[in-house]
Amino acid sequence: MAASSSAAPVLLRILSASVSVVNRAGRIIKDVMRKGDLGIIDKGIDDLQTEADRSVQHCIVTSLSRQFPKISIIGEEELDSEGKVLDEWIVTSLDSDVLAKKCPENLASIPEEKVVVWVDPLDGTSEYTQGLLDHVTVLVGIAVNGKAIGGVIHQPYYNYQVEKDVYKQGRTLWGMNGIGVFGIEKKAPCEGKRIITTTRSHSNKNVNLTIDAMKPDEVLRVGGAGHKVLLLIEGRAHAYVFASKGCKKWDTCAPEALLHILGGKLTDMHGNSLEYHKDIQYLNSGGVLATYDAAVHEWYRERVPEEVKKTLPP
Ligand SMILES: Nc1ncnc2c1ncn2[C@@H]1O[C@H](COP(=O)(O)O)[C@@H](O)[C@H]1OP(=O)(O)O
Ligand SMILES: [Mg+2]
Ligand SMILES: [Mg+2]
Ligand SMILES: [Mg+2]
Repeated sequence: MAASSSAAPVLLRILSASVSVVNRAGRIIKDVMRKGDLGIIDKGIDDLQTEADRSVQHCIVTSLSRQFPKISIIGEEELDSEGKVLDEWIVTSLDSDVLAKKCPENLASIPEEKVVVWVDPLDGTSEYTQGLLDHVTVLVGIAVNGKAIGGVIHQPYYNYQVEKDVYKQGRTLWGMNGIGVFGIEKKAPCEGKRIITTTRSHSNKNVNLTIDAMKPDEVLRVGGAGHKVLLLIEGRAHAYVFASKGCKKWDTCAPEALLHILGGKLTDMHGNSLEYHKDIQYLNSGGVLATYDAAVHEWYRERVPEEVKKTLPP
């Protein structure tokens, strides 16, 4: 018998609300694409923002802050608070599958004000503007005491090659320490080959130097931090290697939480764990190194060239 929503621990309710709201976010992303005008703003070098990024951030941040006024929510996009937030974007339903789970003792008593939620409303914006739609994910990461302990990854265009009704496409993965991960099946990557996944739209000399040092048989250059971690979980790549300063805590919080629960490992290029306190620097200045299995992480870390590490102060 599922706990009634009010009796459920607040972390479980935040996770449940996050699952509900990302599904609404996915529909906004599809509606903007279908409208045909993406409302692209150029935020800086290789750093675009579309109407979907803006609208989804309003949807997620407003929905969660209405239900959980004491949590800290940090979203990628800097939006003016007067930005129009449509009533139809406000989601206050809770996902019953999540509420049915038992929250582990050590998390059940965490108070709302200790929770930091990291929101990437649309990860893979560059690929979204170029029509590489299955690279797009919506990321909601949940952190307590600086650690990523849970989160949600929504992939609105998942299975778009098979399912032709765009509003039936998509999947949502969610999970929390001590509960597990749902919505995806962990698969081991092929043996006898080394497949590395990395950026498609933010590459540079050091990114490629580092990958070469790891002697891959194949390099998958795709968009999105969330998308690349999905490739690790589904056994399509052995490691995600991004020896650059480009991504931020909202890119890695949810993917790290789910990958760690499934036995993988995500750190910076020095092997340092990432911290997710609300006042931490947003930039992942040490880069991102993630492997499908924690046991192989050291093999990759020790092959990061010294001259590259010097350019990535943790
Ligand atoms: N140089 C950069 N400037 C802005 N965002 C970046 C940069 N590098 C990476 N990112 C963010 O990290 C994600 C992973 O990088 P990549 O897709 O290149 O592998 C990107 O989708 C982008 O997130 P977002 O699309 O949410 O802005
Ligand atoms: Mg961005
Ligand atoms: Mg991102
Ligand atoms: Mg984004």
